[in-house]
Amino acid sequence: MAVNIPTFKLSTGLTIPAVGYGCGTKWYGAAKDETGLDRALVNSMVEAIKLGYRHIDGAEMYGNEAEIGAAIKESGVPRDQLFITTKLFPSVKDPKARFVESLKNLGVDYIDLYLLHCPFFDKQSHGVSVGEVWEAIEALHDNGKGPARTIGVSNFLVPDLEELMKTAKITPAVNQIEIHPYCFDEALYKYCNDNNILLTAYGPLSATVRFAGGPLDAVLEKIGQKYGKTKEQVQIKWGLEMGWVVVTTTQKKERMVLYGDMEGWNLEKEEVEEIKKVGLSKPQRAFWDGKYKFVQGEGWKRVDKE
Ligand SMILES: NC(=O)C1=CN([C@@H]2O[C@H](COP(=O)(O)OP(=O)(O)OC[C@H]3O[C@@H](n4cnc5c(N)ncnc54)[C@H](O)[C@@H]3O)[C@@H](O)[C@H]2O)C=CC1
Ligand SMILES: O=CCc1c[nH]c2ccccc12
Repeated sequence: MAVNIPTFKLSTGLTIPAVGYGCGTKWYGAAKDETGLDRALVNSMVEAIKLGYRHIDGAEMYGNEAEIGAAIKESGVPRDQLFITTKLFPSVKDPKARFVESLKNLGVDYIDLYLLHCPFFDKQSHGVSVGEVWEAIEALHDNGKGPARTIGVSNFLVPDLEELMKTAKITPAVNQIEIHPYCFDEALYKYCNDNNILLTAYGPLSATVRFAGGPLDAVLEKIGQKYGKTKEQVQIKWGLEMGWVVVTTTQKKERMVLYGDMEGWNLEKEEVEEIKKVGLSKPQRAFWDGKYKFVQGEGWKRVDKE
């Protein structure tokens, strides 16, 4: 294998590869060819799987579950060696029907990790509550016997998790949220650690690919030079050392190789802390515009709930 990717354990006992191949952002809404597929994505995913990536991060919302299905088949790698995540579009009244549709699109009979994509809906405005949707997702998990092998959430802050836990029978095993050094939520980190919820970082390279020119550039460059790694590799490694899974997106083979080169080197504890400290000096996030804001002295808050 060209890549070396560590694995983490989920509260369900399943093993999750700690670097995942993302099918959102650059692939979201891309054009389809005459066969109805985004061929560039299928080819890219097959390349990633052949290099050794085993964790694919998809979502109903990205409109490309069929591409994931095609890539699984074309890769020739057995289904049970892959870890497939997909996400339920948030405010739907019949999650089971949507789940069955996702299985069909993906051409699989179970999902390793099924996430509720976001908490930005409620009974009053959308006719269904987060608690009701979560109950339907719990039924798909069926205490580990169902086709949703692990269930979790995405884009939940601490108050969202606390609200969910008032009615939930099952604690989400995962919370996938934007995390990079400029978007670090200490309270969420603590809550998830205390409750055995594994964090997954999306947008992990944002410090350099979206917010270049900030105070982290020099720090990441310095640390990267010490280990002979790029600033982006250092960001992924930082996430892994903080203890969260990282999902990243790329079409370029050389970047797939770099971002999967995650064994045999480690950051010093002081370097992990330095990245965190410098990142915290300039809080900013890239996704879900208008949903969150940073309040000095308090941290990240939902804006849409005010
Ligand atoms: N649950 C959610 O609400 C969300 C989930 N996601 C998931 O997370 C995955 C990863 O998120 P991203 O923000 O795409 O991750 P990311 O932070 O790794 O950014 C990837 C982007 O940076 C570019 N890039 C990578 N290396 C670069 C380099 N060396 N120089 C310049 N540009 C570079 C890539 O071409 C790509 O456009 C998505 O594909 C999706 O699966 C993403 C956003 C929201
Ligand atoms: O899962 C990701 C949802 C999302 C939120 N903002 C954007 C922007 C571009 C692609 C995907 C997303």
